[in-house]
Amino acid sequence: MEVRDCLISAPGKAILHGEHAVVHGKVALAVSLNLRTYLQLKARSDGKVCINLPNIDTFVCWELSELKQLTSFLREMQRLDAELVKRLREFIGVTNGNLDSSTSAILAFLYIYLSLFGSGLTVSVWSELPTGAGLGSSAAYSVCLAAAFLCATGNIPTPLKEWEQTGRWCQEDLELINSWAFQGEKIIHGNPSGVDNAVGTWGGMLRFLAGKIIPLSRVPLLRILLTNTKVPRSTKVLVARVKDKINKFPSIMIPVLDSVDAISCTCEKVLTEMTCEPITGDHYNILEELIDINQHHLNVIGVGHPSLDTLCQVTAARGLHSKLTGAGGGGCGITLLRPETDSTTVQGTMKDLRDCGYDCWETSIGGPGVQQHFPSSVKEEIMEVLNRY
Ligand SMILES: Nc1ncnc2c1ncn2[C@@H]1O[C@H](COP(=O)(O)OP(=O)(O)OP(=O)(O)O)[C@@H](O)[C@H]1O
Ligand SMILES: C[C@@](O)(CCO)CC(=O)[O-]
Ligand SMILES: [Mg+2]
Repeated sequence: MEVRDCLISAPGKAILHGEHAVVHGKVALAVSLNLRTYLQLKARSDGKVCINLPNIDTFVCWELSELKQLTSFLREMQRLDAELVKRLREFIGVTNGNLDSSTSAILAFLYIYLSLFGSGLTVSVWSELPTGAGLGSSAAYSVCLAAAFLCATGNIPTPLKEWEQTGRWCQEDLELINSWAFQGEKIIHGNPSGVDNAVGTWGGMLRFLAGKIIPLSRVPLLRILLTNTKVPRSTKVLVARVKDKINKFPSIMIPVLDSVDAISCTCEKVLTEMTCEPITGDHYNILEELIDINQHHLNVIGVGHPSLDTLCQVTAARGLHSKLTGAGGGGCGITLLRPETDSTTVQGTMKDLRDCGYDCWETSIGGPGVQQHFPSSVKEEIMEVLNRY
C-alpha cells in the first residue's frame, strides 16, 4: 500500500444548548471554535507503529508484527462492540476497566488504525484545546485520526491544491470522515450522540437531531467568553450518570429533556430572526434567559458542579449570563457578551474569573471544519511540537 504523509487539523466546539439531551434524541445547537487539534502522519518503513500524544503525556511504539494478530481479530469481528474493546484492552495490558486519558486515546487510535491502515507510521497530535474540559477535544482527536488514515491510504483524495495552503473535502468524503470519527468517539465516550464529531468535521454552527446534521448558514456574530474551571471530568462517566438518572426517574427527567429541546429550538429561532431583522436588546434578553433556564436544567439532571455555580455567580455580578458547555461536571462554561458589553466589563469579569483560578478568554466561533494543510500554513510553534518526535 502506498502511504501519503499528511497534516490534518480539526476544531473544538462549544454547545450553546442541548448537551446530554441530544444523547436522548433532542435538538442541540453547537458551534466550532478557533482552537484546533493538529495531527501529523508520517509513513515509516522500519516496521514500527508509533503515537506521540504530548497533551496527555502518552508516547507508545509497537512492532507491526505485534499488531497483525489484532488486525485479523478485528476483521473477523467487523463491528465495534464490548468484546472487541476488551481484546484491545488486553493487548495494551489495561484489563481493569480503567478510563484514563491515555487508555481511551490509545484504544481509539488502535481501532481506527487497524480498521483503515495496517503499515508502519508515526502519528503525532498536538491540540490547542484543553483535553477533557467540554470543548470537544475527543471529537477533534477522532476526526483528525479518521481523516488522516482515510487520506494517507487514498480512501479519500488529498484536497490540497498547489496554490492553496489548506484544503477541505467534498460532502461525501466528509461523511466518511465523520462516520469513522464517530467510532473513535464511541470508544472514548461510550454512548456519543455524534454532535461533537459533526462539528469537528463540518465546522460552523450546526443544528443536530438524532444523527441529522443541519448547518445553519446564516447566524449572527456572537461574542462569547469561554471559561475553563480546570475541574477534571469524563464525558463518558457523566453521560452514563445521566442515563441512570433518566432510568430511575423517567417521568421527572423526560420533561426536563423536552424543555431543553424547546430551549434549543427557541434559541435557533431567535438567532435566525437576528440575521433577518435589526438586532435589538430583546433578542439578547431572550438568549440570556434561555442560558439561565438551561443551566438550571443541567443542574437538575446532575451535571452541575460548584465550580460552575461560582462561574455563573461571578459573571451574574457583572450582569452577564453563563452556562456549562459540553458534558459539565466541571470543565468549561460559556458566557454571552452583549454587543454593548464594554471592554472594562469584559476585562473585569475575566480578572474575577482568573482570581477564582480559572482560565478565561474571549473566543471567536464558527471556524472551518476538518482540513488538510501544507506545513507552511500551520503556526511554527505547532509544527515544532509535531516535528519533535
Ligand atoms: N490532544 C489529544 N491527544 C490525545 N488524546 C486526546 C486529545 N484530546 C482528547 N483526547 C482524548 O479524549 C479524552 C477527553 O475526552 P472527553 O470526551 O472526556 O472530553 P472533551 O471531548 O474534551 O469534552 P466534551 O466531550 O464534553 O466536549 C482524553 O482523555 C483523551 O483520551
Ligand atoms: C454530553 C454530550 O451531549 C456533549 C459532550 O460534548 C455528549 C454527546 O452528545 O455525545
Ligand atoms: Mg468528548
